[in-house]
Amino acid sequence: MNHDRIGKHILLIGLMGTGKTTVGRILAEELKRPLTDTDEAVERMAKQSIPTLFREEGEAGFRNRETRVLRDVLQYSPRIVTTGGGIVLREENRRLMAQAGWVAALEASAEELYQRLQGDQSRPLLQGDLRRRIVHLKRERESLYDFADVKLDTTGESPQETASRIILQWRRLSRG
Ligand SMILES: Nc1ncnc2c1ncn2[C@@H]1O[C@H](COP(=O)(O)OP(=O)(O)O)[C@@H](O)[C@H]1O
Ligand SMILES: O=C(O)C1=C[C@@H](OP(=O)(O)O)[C@@H](O)[C@H](O)C1
Ligand SMILES: [Mg+2]
Repeated sequence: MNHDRIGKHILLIGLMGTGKTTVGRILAEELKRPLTDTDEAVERMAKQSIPTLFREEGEAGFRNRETRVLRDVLQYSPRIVTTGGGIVLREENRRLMAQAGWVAALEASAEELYQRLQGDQSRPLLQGDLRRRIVHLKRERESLYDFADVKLDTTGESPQETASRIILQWRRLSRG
């Protein structure tokens, strides 16, 4: 493990519904660190919701904004950074994150993701047959999360349990 990373950001990556945003809020509170969710930052800067951005600028427009926000946030003081599931699609983003801190990838079974995301209207890339979309995205993207320093399967866990496990791993590393 590269100990240069310990004093830097803690980043959460993973497919939609793995719990990045929810777990990140708990981490920020418990570790007393500032929090940035890249999706929320994009929405704030654009003054538009993600579904509206996808409709008006397409996925490409959203991805450009996402990279800009990521670059900016990594310049700030060490914080918790929670990301959108597709941030790993760009090699540039993966490189930026790997250099900027300690990266934890959250995972969950397809069935669990289905249960968590049922009825969700805020994620444009999940519209249509939800089960098929999840299976497709899992297959297409799974290997892009491999650069993470740790992977945590959150299936059957509560957000609090996942956050506690992350903190445990983080503290173990901090002690060297
Ligand atoms: N172990 C868990 N960790 C995180 N979220 C969970 C967990 N179990 C259930 N959830 C629920 O899953 C949903 C999606 O979580 P969210 O944080 O928005 O995911 P992401 O940001 O990765 O897309 C939320 O309703 C959250 O409460
Ligand atoms: O996986 C993706 O491509 C996306 C994930 C979403 O974030 P969450 O992973 O927080 O749901 C959001 O960035 C956008 O809808 C696109
Ligand atoms: Mg999120």
